[in-house]
Amino acid sequence: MVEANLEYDVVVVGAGPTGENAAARAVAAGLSAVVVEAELLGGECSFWACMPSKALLRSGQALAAARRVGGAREAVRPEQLNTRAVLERRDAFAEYWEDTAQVDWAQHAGVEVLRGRGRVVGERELSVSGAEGTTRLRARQAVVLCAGSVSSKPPIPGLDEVETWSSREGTSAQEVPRSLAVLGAGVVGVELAQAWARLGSAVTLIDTEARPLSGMEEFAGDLVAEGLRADGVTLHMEADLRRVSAGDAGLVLEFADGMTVRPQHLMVATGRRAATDDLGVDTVGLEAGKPLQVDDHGLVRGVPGNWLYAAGDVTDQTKLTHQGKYAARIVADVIAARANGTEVTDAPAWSHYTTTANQHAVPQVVFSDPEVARVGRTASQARQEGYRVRTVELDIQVAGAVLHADGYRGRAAIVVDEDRRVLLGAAFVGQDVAELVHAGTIAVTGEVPLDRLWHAVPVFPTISEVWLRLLESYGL
Ligand SMILES: Cc1cc2nc3c(=O)[nH]c(=O)nc-3n(C[C@H](O)[C@H](O)[C@H](O)COP(=O)(O)OP(=O)(O)OC[C@H]3O[C@@H](n4cnc5c(N)ncnc54)[C@H](O)[C@@H]3O)c2cc1C
Ligand SMILES: NC(=O)c1ccc[n+]([C@@H]2O[C@H](COP(=O)([O-])OP(=O)(O)OC[C@H]3O[C@@H](n4cnc5c(N)ncnc54)[C@H](O)[C@@H]3O)[C@@H](O)[C@H]2O)c1
Repeated sequence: MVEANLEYDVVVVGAGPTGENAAARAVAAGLSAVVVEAELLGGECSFWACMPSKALLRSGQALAAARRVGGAREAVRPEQLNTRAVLERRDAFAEYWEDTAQVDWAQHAGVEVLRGRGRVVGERELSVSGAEGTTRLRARQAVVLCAGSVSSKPPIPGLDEVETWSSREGTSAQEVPRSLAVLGAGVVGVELAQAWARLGSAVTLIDTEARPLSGMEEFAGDLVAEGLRADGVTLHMEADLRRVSAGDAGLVLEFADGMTVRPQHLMVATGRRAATDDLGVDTVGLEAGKPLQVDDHGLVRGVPGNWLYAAGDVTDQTKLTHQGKYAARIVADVIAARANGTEVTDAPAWSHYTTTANQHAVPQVVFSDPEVARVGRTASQARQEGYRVRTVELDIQVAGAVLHADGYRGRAAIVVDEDRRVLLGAAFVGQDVAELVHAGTIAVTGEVPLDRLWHAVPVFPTISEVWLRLLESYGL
């Protein structure tokens, strides 16, 4: 049992994937560390985001994959998902919303756990209010804020007055809604629209943009839209939702073009914002409610003294579990180095003390069907940043793909920095392309020259042969 007025080398606020990793790595480096958690150890990712959403999607993907292969197709009887079994499998992956296993893990890793809501109250000082009162914590070396993010709602008339789903309900619902409107066709909206549609819900996916996944390559949005429509999802793009109100058996959504949608539930998936409203950052001169700006070492900008760090969704960096964990590892290494008297301020890009990949080589997979797997910059991002780029884009039509699924449809692209002849980005869309992206991540991170990449021979007959086609089309 942790008692009042305690001192640790490192105090971590938030035990999502990011906070857990920061604390465990600090302990592995010989420091003492405590994680403060207001809800469940494992955070959003384990209980209401990555894990349950992927579990909801996976059974439908397996079924669709079997249907696309002659011989297997005929063996799939009945052709519908078993809803109860899918939801039970999801419940198991969400650990029945209990964090016992994560608490055991923390204890084995030597990380202390303190339940309660942590707030910064001054330099290296925190207060934690929990069920058993208030605890004051002091960090000898550093405080790491890993408080994550919360879903945000756009200012649409009526939206605050009705009951809506966020991704929490969208990942944990125990019944399939008769009908579901999903506001926002970003990653959350696309994945959960498809998951619930495949479980039998009548889904309408709504976005202000022209296609889903608007920040990604256009062909990604187009192919994903095709996949969603094939599953019966109604897409309402370039939509202007003017008003939301309660109806007889659900909600009424009124659009500027005169369209009305009456879903049983509405899930708002229009983005997430850093959870800094109630974190006490204003006590050290920062603005509450804003993402924490961090430098390449994870140090929070604007706070002197090299003691306040942040990583993950609470920062101004990419909101992805793997990137948050990466930043956490680096933050812990920086804190351990500074504790040992090693200064890291001048550590170069790609050093152990620098989160360089967060700027140059972020991989992401949208676990829809088709999947989108991409890394690094899109062509337009690269151009905006001043690179002289050339892109190659083609359909995935290799032996490995057509063996994988009858009538395989997919597309791939690379973005080449013409001055250095290295990859700035790569993107793949199609069934089962998720595992292709790590090759791209290695090529982008390693800045592997195209002339050397030419010697990385893809196995025949795998989908990876698309790499060869891309390089040939580039002119090698
Ligand atoms: C539906 C959905 C699906 C997703 N799928 C993926 C995916 O497949 N892959 C992927 O990479 N990313 C995915 N993401 C994004 C991913 O969930 C986040 O990037 C990740 O959870 C961030 O980890 P984190 O540790 O920074 O924050 P979180 O996981 O949000 O954890 C923060 C923790 O801090 C705690 N906390 C907050 N404030 C305090 C406080 N004051 N005191 C104590 N504790 C506090 C919270 O209770 C929480 O447990 C998904 C997101 C959503 C919404
Ligand atoms: N597989 C994954 O990697 C994964 C899965 C889910 C979430 N995530 C992460 O979670 C974060 C949040 O995802 P998200 O999908 O909520 O946010 P997002 O920013 O990716 O997408 C939000 C979408 O909502 C739309 N939108 C905004 N206002 C709107 C309005 N008034 N009406 C209609 N549409 C509107 C935007 O155009 C956009 O398409 C992302 O940063 C993502 O990286 C990752």
